[in-house]
Amino acid sequence: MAAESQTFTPLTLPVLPLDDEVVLPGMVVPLDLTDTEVRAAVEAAQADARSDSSKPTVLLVPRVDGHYAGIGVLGTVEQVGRLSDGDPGALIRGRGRVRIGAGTTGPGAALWVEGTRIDETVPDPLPGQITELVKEYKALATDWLKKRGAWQVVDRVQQIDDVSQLADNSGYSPFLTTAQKIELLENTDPVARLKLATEQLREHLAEQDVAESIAKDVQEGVDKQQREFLLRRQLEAVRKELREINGEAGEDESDDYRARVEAADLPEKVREAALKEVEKLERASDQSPEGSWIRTWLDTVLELPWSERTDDEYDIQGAKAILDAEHAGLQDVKERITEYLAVRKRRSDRGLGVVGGRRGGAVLALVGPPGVGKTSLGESVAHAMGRKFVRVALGGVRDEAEIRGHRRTYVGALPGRIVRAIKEAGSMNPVVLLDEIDKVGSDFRGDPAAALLEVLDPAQNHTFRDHYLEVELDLSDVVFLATANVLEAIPEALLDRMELVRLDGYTEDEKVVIARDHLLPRQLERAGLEQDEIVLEDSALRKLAGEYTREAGVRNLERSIARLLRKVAAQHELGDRELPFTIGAEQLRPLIGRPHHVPESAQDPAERRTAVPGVATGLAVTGAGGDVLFVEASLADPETGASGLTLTGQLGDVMKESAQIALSFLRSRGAELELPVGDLKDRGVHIHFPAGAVPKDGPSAGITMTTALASLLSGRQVRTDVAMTGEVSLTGRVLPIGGLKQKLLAAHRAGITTVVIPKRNEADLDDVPQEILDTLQVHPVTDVRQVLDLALAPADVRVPAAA
Ligand SMILES: Nc1ncnc2c1ncn2[C@@H]1O[C@H](COP(=O)(O)OP(=O)(O)OP(=O)(O)O)[C@@H](O)[C@H]1O
Repeated sequence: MAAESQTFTPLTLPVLPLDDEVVLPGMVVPLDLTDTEVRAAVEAAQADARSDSSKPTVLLVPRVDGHYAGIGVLGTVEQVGRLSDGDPGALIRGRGRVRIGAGTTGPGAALWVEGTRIDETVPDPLPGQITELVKEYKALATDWLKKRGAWQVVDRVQQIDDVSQLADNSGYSPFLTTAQKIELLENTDPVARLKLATEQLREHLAEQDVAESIAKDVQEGVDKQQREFLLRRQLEAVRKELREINGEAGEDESDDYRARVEAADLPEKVREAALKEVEKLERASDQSPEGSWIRTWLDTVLELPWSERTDDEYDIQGAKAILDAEHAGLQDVKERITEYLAVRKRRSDRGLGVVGGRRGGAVLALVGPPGVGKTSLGESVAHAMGRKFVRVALGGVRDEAEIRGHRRTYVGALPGRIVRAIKEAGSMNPVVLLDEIDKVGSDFRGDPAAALLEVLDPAQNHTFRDHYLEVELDLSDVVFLATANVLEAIPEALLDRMELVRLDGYTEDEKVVIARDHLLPRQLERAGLEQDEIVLEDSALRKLAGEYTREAGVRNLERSIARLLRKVAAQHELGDRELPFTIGAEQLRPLIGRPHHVPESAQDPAERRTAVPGVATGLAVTGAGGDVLFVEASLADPETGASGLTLTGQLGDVMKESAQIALSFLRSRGAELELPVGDLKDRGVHIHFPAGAVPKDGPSAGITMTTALASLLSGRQVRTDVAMTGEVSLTGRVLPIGGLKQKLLAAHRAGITTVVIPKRNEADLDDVPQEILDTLQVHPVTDVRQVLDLALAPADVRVPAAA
């Protein structure tokens, strides 16, 4: 490269205006000759060139908004021909900077100007600074070009050593604006120009970096999803291989779960929670315990009938017909249930909430002894409403988690019984029977009753949260029913939410009807017998109910029938019995042996419990319904026996106090009754209730204990056919008791004919079936004196005591 400065002769050149374009020295550009100004300039140059046989030369001048730049570039027309689009064009090479002078004239239609070449030499050798600048520019340019994959251009740039040329090479940069290029053009100092080009390039690269990193961020988001998708596919493939190696067939589970969750009709929140678990599952290995927990949880969630709902059949007539068809008797109970359904229907028709609840009405609680049909009535309610039925057994539940589930962190965690019930029902609006709600207890594991309260509370139960499930479950459409044997054992708070329906037990007549119409047909079918192959006469049914079983309900009766039918079926199979066969009362004994319960009155008088003075017959209500119970009293030997009052037979506190009262009454008032009360002062008294294993409580045995003691003191027997119930006060008044109907039913079962009851319970007799009242002499009394008059046999009546 020439180092010395040159002097140039003035030039006269046709101007070729460039709109929105800049050509720098060293660049070769094609120009379109259809543009009149371009064509005029080129033609003028050609005309001029012919005169001196040199290459046609033009002056390339950028023009912005009609204004020309002060410096142009000398361009030689290298070739004239066709452009790639077929239009006529000229290839022009930029040669060097020309300072534009005054306008002048020349051939053709072009504008002619005078100009002077500008000296662009640089010192040689280059000072160190400039060498550095060259290196830097080349590095940046290379960087940029490589990014664009322009490898050939990289080589070219690397080969340029001329500072001026290197700077002008920037003219090709597509990222420079026209103004920036004009700046390069007008900068006549090559070093300054290279600096400018370097800066422009650096700036662009920095901008590009930012843009790239933004683009990268965006891309990364997309990539992550794609990557995850690909990884998942790979994982799936690996799992499949593994399963094939292990000989396990089947679809990929986790994939299956995702599809199942997506396909299931879940509430939005539940779906979100489930998808989260699916993601965890996808990450967990097949064998990990976590994986198996998640699968169990997902199964539970997917099996719940989130959007299943049965349509209510609110035809009250039909409902009543179903209740009647499925249960004999129980008129008042069925009436109560019908009322309950009718109110529910009316409120639901009017879009109203419920008394104490949103939709359903209070919880109906069926209270009564075992086997009276509480559970099967619950089932009938479900039938009548056209809903699914599930039973939740609560007997013995002491752990809150039984109701509300275990937290999932527990090994072997399970959802609670309520969630399991909904799953079993397969609909969100079943009838759920909470069986034996009186048998829930509480201990250190929390209070199940409190959890039940939440389940039953209409203000809370639409967002019931099971610890295991962790997502909310709407229980507001569930109809809850409850059963209990003993009213008193139901936790108070629960009792508050319940509407009680009592089932006290059946009379013998009712049992015969139930057995004939319901139990027998069912048992015949179970024994594989045709309905007419065995006929059980009413007399046989009555004997079964009265002497083979003694219960408030019909459970044992049903068992006895089953036993009887099995016997006959077996005999028939062995060829010992022709069918059809009719069973009367007298056939029972040969088939199923002797009866277990003989009424006291049917016993040998000497073997009757009350054959000795000091034994009285009371009436009580236990978890099994009404029952007769005997009270025995004895006096200790004044010399050797214990003193004071001894009580045995698992008595509760109330009953113990009741015994104290009986004793105190006799001590203070006994003399008025002509009883030898002196014995009570000197000798210890023992009162025992046989069947010592059964816990007993309550004040209603007060008059029975008094009678037993009076019998003992007077030596008069208590009449065998008399039973009694009533609380006694210190002054000898007879106070009212509960469970009269059950007690009278029990008295009737036991063959008692005379019953002494508190006068204030007289109104309860309305509940007692007439057929029972017909067999009993009921004496309402107000005072113990009346009791003793009725119960104690005359002094001269003596049954010899059993040996
Ligand atoms: N009135 C009735 N009519 C027809 N069948 C009855 C009647 N009462 C009871 N049963 C039948 O007696 C059997 C026992 O009744 P169920 O099991 O419903 O008693 P429960 O009162 O629920 O006893 P538990 O308190 O022990 O659960 C059932 O098969 C039931 O169908």
